[in-house]
Amino acid sequence: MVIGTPVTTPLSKIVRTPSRVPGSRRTTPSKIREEKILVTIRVRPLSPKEQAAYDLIAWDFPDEQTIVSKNLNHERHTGPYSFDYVFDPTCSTSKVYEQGARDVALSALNGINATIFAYGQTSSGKTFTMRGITESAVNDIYERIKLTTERDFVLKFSALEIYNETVVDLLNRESVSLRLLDDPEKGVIVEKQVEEIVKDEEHLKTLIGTVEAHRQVGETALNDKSSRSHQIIRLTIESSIRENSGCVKSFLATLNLVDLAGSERASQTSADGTRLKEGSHINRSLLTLTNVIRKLSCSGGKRSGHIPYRDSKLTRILQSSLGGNSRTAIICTLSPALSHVEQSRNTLCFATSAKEVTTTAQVNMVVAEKQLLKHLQKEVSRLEAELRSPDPAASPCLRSLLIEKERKIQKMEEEMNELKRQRDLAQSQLELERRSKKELKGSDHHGPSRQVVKCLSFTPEDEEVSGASLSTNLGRKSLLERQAAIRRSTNSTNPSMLVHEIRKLEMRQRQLGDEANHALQLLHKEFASHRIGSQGATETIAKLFSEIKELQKISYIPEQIEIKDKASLKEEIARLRSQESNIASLEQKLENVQRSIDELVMHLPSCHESADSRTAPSKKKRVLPFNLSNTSNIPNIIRSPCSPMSPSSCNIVEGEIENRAPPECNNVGSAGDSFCSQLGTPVKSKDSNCTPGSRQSNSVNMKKMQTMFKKAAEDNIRSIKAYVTELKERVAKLQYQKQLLVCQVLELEANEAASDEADISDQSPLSWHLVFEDQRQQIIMLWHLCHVSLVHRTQFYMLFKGDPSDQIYLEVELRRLTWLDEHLAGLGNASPALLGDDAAGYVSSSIKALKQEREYLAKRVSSKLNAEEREMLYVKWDIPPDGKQRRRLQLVNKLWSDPLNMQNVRDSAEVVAKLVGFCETGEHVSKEMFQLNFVSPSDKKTWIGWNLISNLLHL
Ligand SMILES: Nc1ncnc2c1ncn2[C@@H]1O[C@H](COP(=O)(O)OP(=O)(O)OP(=O)(O)O)[C@@H](O)[C@H]1O
Repeated sequence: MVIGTPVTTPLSKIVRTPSRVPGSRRTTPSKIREEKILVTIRVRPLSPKEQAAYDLIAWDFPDEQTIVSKNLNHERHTGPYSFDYVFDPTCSTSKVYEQGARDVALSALNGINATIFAYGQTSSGKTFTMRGITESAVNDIYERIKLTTERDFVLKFSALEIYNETVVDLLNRESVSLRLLDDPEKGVIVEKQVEEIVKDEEHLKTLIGTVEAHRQVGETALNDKSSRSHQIIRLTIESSIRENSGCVKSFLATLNLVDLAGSERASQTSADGTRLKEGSHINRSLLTLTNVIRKLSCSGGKRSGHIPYRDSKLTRILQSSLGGNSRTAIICTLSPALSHVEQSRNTLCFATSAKEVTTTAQVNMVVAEKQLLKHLQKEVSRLEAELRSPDPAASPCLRSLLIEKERKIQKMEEEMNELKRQRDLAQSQLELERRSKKELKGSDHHGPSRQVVKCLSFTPEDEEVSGASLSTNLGRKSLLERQAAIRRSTNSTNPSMLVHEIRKLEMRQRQLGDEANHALQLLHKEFASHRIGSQGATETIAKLFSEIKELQKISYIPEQIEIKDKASLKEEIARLRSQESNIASLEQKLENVQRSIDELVMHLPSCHESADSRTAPSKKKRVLPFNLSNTSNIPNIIRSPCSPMSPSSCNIVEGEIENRAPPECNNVGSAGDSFCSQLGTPVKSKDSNCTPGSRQSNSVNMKKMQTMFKKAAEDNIRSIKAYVTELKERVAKLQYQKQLLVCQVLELEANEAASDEADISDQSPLSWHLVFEDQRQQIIMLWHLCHVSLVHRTQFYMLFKGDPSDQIYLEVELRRLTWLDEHLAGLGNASPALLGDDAAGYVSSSIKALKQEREYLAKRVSSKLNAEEREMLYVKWDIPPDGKQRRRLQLVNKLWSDPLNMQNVRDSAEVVAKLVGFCETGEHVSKEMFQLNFVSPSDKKTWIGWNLISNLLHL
């Protein structure tokens, strides 16, 4: 029964990547395939010692998959055991390799991790077998590498041994004990293990020889050269498609070749001291391995329950090989001797468990970032060079395509001429025929010879030839032959047949003409499909460039703006505003261009190459073809006059813009120019330098053209976008400058007003006084309308009495009150967002605050004024004696109640000043407080209205 069937699925279907290597990134695994461990049994011949001891062979091999114990000495019968293969003592190691290891070993070349190990009691032939397997695998691998010319391979070699539960680097004997680390990505890794890049097959064999020599070997009773450690040779194989292919994916896998130390019985090995200690370590780790295998086999491939990988270093290191991402082959070696039958039974039990263990092999496909980057850089520079180069040979595909088409057209024209000539000839022959017929005067006419008829008839094959393609060589040949035949048969022809044939010839001529026209149309179409799309975009971009140029002119602004006068400043501001709209329209135009480019791109047939180059270069920081910080470089947005956008670009370059491209590019009629025109129209250029060898298939040419068009368009769009971004930044700066200018204008206005007024006051105190009276009158009225605090009114009124230095205070107060009055008037319609909740309630709160202030002042009437003073005031203010409180309130309510009555104003200020305790000299108040702060912080309650005003004024 065959159980551990090797994976035979094509690698492309297996899929990928569990482990990760530095400098590479993984692709997503799409499929994981499970397979059982390949388990084979190898029985060595009886050793000389065993033979000498007349030991017997205890096993039979009924077939290639079965082993069964012989019923010798009536011992317990064992078996039969079935495995993938059972190799009897006569089998060579190469057969063991072919059947039991080859497939697994070579998996590593295709990105699948592989492990081959030998398990068995001491002296059973593990090392003997593994040496042979390793040698065969190395030969096979290199043979395969030689045959796989399309891929590049990199092999790395490392080796370790686990001796007395210590991990030792066999490539670096100085390392004492290496630590095992758990890596979330890579699984268990050996810290600081040396890995050497293999130069060639010989180097690899040398390395293997070196580690064999370094391995711990000792003599035991059963084996002169008994391996005292588990040895793991690891070959890491990375392969990628050769550089030029553009493929950046690599296979990455490891091949582990494991030669375990053998289980041994101290009684049999007669071990003591060091050997005994070694033996116990070996046995313990092998026991763990057995447990792991048993548990894995019991779980039926499902990794449920605890698997004691961590119980030994061997099982930790082999973890992925025993139940993870690996194809695994175990060769269990047996001594055939009857004396070792129990040990052999144990080995067969182990093998039986092992064949139930399932691993999950995957193809490890990695994308090497370095390789990817290198490839992309190469591709980018190639495309850039292709776009920039003025050398006609830089675009061989396009030119060869054009030349080929031209040649075909020429050929068809020649054929048409030839046909015309033939027709004329046939007509003249017909004429001759008629004349000779007349001469015969009605004598018997002879029909055309069969030969002529045959020659003038179009066979179906001819029709096929003529209609099948643009190449009409064969059709033309047959016509020439017919023409010759006509000439040969001039003596006896049937005129009606000739006429018929001439008609046919004419029809064919027309057909060829149509074909020629069709070919021309196709050619035009082919280019037009690109030209129209790209030209449209190009023209749009060119238009955009000229607009940018215009904008550049108008958006010029000096670093320092010179302020000459108010008018020039205002002009400056207006100009800045107009630039804003220019920028907005430029952005809009850019969007349009982007759309048309996108449309162009959409209409191009898909092309992997272009798709790759489209996505990939995004990683690469592209150097813009102009310096954003320097507006003088704007014209260099256009990359090259020879780019595929060039019909328009060339014009711009020629007409307006000095290009940074090499000077020969700008030469009218140069190769680059010719290239431009070839792209624009399918002209019959005679000066093409294209070599015949540079011709490629049309589809490739078209792809290249598409890639070039698209790339050039994208580059230009990118450049424009970057430039517009820069313009936006500049506009933002200009906005800032504009704000500054506005401030300066205001300041200028204020200064002008101040100087005017100063002039007035200087020159005419009377005029200032009139202005003062007028402003004060306005202020008083506004206080009244805005329900401003009485104390504030009083303070202000008493402080500013018409001194020229009061002018600014009056100005500010008037502006604030005017603003407030205007906003309060429109309060009902004002949006809450503008005024806020506080502002919305301002009127009512101001009225309320004013009422509270009057109550406060009323209270102070008793405390601040004596009875006599109060009585005088009541009389003066016409307050009837109705009661104390009412009279006080009545008095206070009359204060500041009539803004038009200056007497009332004066008297009110006098009374409030008395009540709050300040005098006209401004004892408790300074003028400065009226400049910005109307509120005394210590008296917030009283000044609540002005707090609100202040807040409103700051909105
Ligand atoms: N198939 C075989 N044909 C001929 N000789 C063999 C074969 N297998 C093993 N031998 C011989 O048997 C002896 C023991 O083999 P080997 O050292 O490979 O055993 P081992 O299992 O590695 O032992 P240990 O576990 O002690 O290292 C060696 O002398 C080897 O040459």
